Amino acid sequence: MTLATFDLAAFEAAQGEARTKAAAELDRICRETGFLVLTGHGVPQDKIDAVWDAVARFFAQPPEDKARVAPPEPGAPYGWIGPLKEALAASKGVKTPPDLKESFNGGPLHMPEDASADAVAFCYRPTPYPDLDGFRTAWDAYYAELEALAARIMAAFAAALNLPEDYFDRYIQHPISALRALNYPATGEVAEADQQRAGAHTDYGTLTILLPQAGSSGLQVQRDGTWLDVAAPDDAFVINIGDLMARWTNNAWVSTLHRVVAKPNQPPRKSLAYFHQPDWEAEIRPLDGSDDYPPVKSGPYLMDKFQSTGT
Ligand SMILES: O=C(O)CCC(=O)C(=O)O
Ligand SMILES: [Fe+2]
Repeated sequence: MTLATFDLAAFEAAQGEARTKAAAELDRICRETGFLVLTGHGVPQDKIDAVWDAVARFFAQPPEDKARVAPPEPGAPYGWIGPLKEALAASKGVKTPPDLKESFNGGPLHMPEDASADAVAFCYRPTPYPDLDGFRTAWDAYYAELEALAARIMAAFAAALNLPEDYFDRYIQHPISALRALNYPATGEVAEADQQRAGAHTDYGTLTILLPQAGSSGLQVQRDGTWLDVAAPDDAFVINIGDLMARWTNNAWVSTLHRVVAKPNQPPRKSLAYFHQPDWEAEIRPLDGSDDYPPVKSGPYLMDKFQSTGT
């Protein structure tokens, strides 16, 4: 399927009626598919190139070198999570063989001084950076760019929801977003039934900024029970709504089921996924004032979801 495109820079430059129209179009996309292609993002190409180079060098290492930056204990969120260690479908209560991917994960670049003990014990754990030339610089630079981009998207989301454009600011002073580099090794002759590169899931947070490797395939979204291929766009990100945003909008916006499908004899594939998540303490309750969902605290909500997928 071809995803709708939203030009963020054009929206930000638009005034009056044109701005209202662009916001309404964004609202329509978020209601219908919850997935879009984002252009006009402004993330410099040299920072994107540098992080791709860094993660390619990381994944090319032998497993024993990658294991030096494995999470210090099961359930800790950051570092190298090797192949067959996670089954994303488990977050939906579906039991499948583990996902074929490996990942490297990093957390927030700064910790607020008043971070609570439970936040420190989960999302503010230090990222165990690999000891590779320039890795940390490239990783952190990309993370910082995407944190700023996510705040711009949240302002556009506020406009789309007919809220003041700074509405979400108070919830994202210290977002606890995670950046995940994914590597899907080449697949073999036969695929095990129900085993995917990344099993069917929805994302947990507000929005995900995904950068699939150029020219790669395999990302699929489910529409009316059918899996549809999403191509990797050129010079653009794929954005999708997560569960917390769906909950915030009382399901007016959709957090769409997606996966990375495994088929026999696929070449390797990489992607970068930035999972945007409001401040640990942020309380999310439906914007329409209904009590259809009880309030949830962003941090513990994320932690529960994350810890449901370990194998
Ligand atoms: O690698 C991809 O293209 C998507 C990965 C994904 O959906 C996820 O990690 O949440
Ligand atoms: Fe996802």
